[in-house]
Amino acid sequence: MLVTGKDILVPARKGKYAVGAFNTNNMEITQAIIHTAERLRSPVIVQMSEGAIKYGGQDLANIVIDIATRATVPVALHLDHGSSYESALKAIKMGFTSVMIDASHHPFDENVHETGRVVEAAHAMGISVEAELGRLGGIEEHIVVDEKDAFLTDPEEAVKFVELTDVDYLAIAIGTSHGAYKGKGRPFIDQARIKKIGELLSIPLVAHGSSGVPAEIVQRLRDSGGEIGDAAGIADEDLTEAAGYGIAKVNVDTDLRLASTVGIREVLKANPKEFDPRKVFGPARDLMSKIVEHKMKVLGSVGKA
Ligand SMILES: O=C(COP(=O)(O)O)NO
Ligand SMILES: [Ca+2]
Ligand code: NA
Ligand SMILES: [Zn+2]
Repeated sequence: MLVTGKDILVPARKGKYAVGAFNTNNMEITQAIIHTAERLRSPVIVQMSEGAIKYGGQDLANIVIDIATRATVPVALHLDHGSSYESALKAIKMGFTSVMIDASHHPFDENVHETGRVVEAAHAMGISVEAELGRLGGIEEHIVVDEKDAFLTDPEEAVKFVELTDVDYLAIAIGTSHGAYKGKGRPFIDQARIKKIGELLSIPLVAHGSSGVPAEIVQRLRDSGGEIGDAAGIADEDLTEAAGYGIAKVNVDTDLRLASTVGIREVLKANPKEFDPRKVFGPARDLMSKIVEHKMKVLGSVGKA
């Protein structure tokens, strides 16, 4: 069933487990996400970035909404990294049940103002809101945040931010970053900081940049003709620990991008004569389903629906 983000994340925070928020850009990715959630009896969030909306528009949103509505587990459709009040409202008009307003690259007061506006409008329409405080490294869709500008979330400031905005869930900067290159080896996740913020705030917390970038998938990408540098992601055990401290929503995009590309490359490499799209996109869907399954087990959301 199609529900709001809050319907999924408040129980997750209470139950000390996290729920995967997986980015989609087409039907197969959406099916891999939602059908795996049904099979594992797990709630799930399907999210679309502004880039995905540009790519698939209302067509793609409708595919997600239709599959989510018929699903036998709770599913929310979430706007990932909404960059403005207008973008958030447009998503709500498209049928999204949760929206992020990401004004974290602005000074505190401006972030509060922007977020407060979206919360007021979204709540008037029964839609949940995510905001962000602190800056992740890596590429944030439309903003390149380089290391020196990245800063981790201050716990006291987070309390003030939530009081001033009434936001439903808060993305915090705790060492993760977007993309396939999250640092040399195992990125440092500031568990003490998560714990502190989780003790001060009872609302669900959000971890962006949480793809694991599994070495096996990276190798299979290279073996099937892909090129990628020394990629690294977030360790499974770091996500499991963070869920215990209050992280309730975990964003995953890169892992699905890698898996879909590996699925397609391996088929084309092994079968040069193949040109049936179902034979090309089908294996990609299967590999993505495996990634979604693994993540749900790591986050502890299996059987929670
Ligand atoms: O935070 C993310 C995705 O992060 P990854 O690049 O680690 O999948 N989307 O908002
Ligand atoms: Ca941001
Ligand atoms: Na988001
Ligand atoms: Zn993100």
